[in-house]
Amino acid sequence: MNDTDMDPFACFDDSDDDDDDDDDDENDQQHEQQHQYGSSPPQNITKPSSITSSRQFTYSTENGNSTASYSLQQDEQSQGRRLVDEANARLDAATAVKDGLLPVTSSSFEVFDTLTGAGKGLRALKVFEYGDEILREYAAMRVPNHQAAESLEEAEQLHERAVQSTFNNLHHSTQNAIIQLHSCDQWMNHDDSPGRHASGVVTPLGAYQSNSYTLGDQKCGGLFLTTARMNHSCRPSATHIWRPDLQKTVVFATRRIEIGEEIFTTYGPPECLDTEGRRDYLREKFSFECGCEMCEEGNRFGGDDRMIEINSLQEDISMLAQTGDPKIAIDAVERCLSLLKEQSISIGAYRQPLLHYGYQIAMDGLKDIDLAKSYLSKELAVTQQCEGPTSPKALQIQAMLDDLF
Ligand SMILES: C[S@@+](CC[C@H](N)C(=O)[O-])C[C@H]1O[C@@H](n2cnc3c(N)ncnc32)[C@H](O)[C@@H]1O
Repeated sequence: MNDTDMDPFACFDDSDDDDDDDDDDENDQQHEQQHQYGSSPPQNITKPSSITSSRQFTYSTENGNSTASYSLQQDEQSQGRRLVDEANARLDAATAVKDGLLPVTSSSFEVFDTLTGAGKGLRALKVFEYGDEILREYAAMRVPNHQAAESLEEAEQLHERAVQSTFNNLHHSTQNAIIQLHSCDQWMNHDDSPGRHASGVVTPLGAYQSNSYTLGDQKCGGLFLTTARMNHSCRPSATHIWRPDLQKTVVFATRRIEIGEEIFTTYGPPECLDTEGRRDYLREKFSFECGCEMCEEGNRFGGDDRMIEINSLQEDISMLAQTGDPKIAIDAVERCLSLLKEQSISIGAYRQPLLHYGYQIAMDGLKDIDLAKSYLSKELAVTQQCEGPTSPKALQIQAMLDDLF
């Protein structure tokens, strides 16, 4: 993979997003998840042979307190003091790590070993309703996507160097968490050349290439340690979005998710394809054979026929919306929406454009303000559910809707 196709999720990113907006104004405190900074004792402290007293110290983070404790032998006061100093220095380093780089933990979901051959995944520990926020997290690593280079080879080298140097600057606990991630086989080190890890070891580049995704305006890629654990489904139960206003990626449920159910997002493709087309896309782009429920179903319940019809209607709608008969265009929008529903696909990236076409056709072609309002209201609801009620796009649609009243 090269830096243009390393992104499992890029196809559903909003390229209008402005990546530079730093304003984290949402109520993180109200959000129930916590960022843990390693609640186990500092790694390098050697335990005294006989333990006679114990101490505990606490360090604070923006999101809560994490506690680390260890024991000291009373007759080894000076050694103990040195150990305390060392431990505190390490904890300072840990708190110096930008807030939230380590995996997000929560009582609402967990990382688990799937039994489907897809490695680890994320599963729900509580019921999520459509539109519920599941998690939000900062990028553990952010790396520029584009660098000036004279050849593809040079671009790849520059990218590898950028990934490695970003990785080198991270706190060791974040580095450890990155190296635990899945890596596509092609990014595992199988050669023994100098400076390389032994065969089969996940490298920073491998972890980054296999798990990162584009942030908004495509200039930068980001690796999110918990979001990275979400497997793909062509009929996903969740969606993730980079929120430049929060500088976080946020995951929302796109339907009700039961306790114990795996939480799936989608890596693409951006258009509706039949099973073979989707599997080809995922194999070529992300090197895995999709084993999701919808691919396993194939055309058993007419899924492939539906997907092919949706695809051709989507193409028709964009043409009909410009110059065609608005009545035929609006019928095509409705047919498409109902096929998506029949196929149980609630992917916002498919539904939003259709609803927006509906709004445009109703406004410009049919001159029916009430119908236009109804499409725009539905687009607003989908946007709020897939991006959050205060997402820039949701606010923009809300403003358009206000103008219609
Ligand atoms: C971003 S990682 C997802 C988390 C990963 N399963 C893990 O163990 O950390 C993407 C990888 O998960 C696996 N995977 C994700 N969705 C899959 C699916 N629908 N079918 C088969 N494998 C899948 C593939 O190996 C893919 O390269």
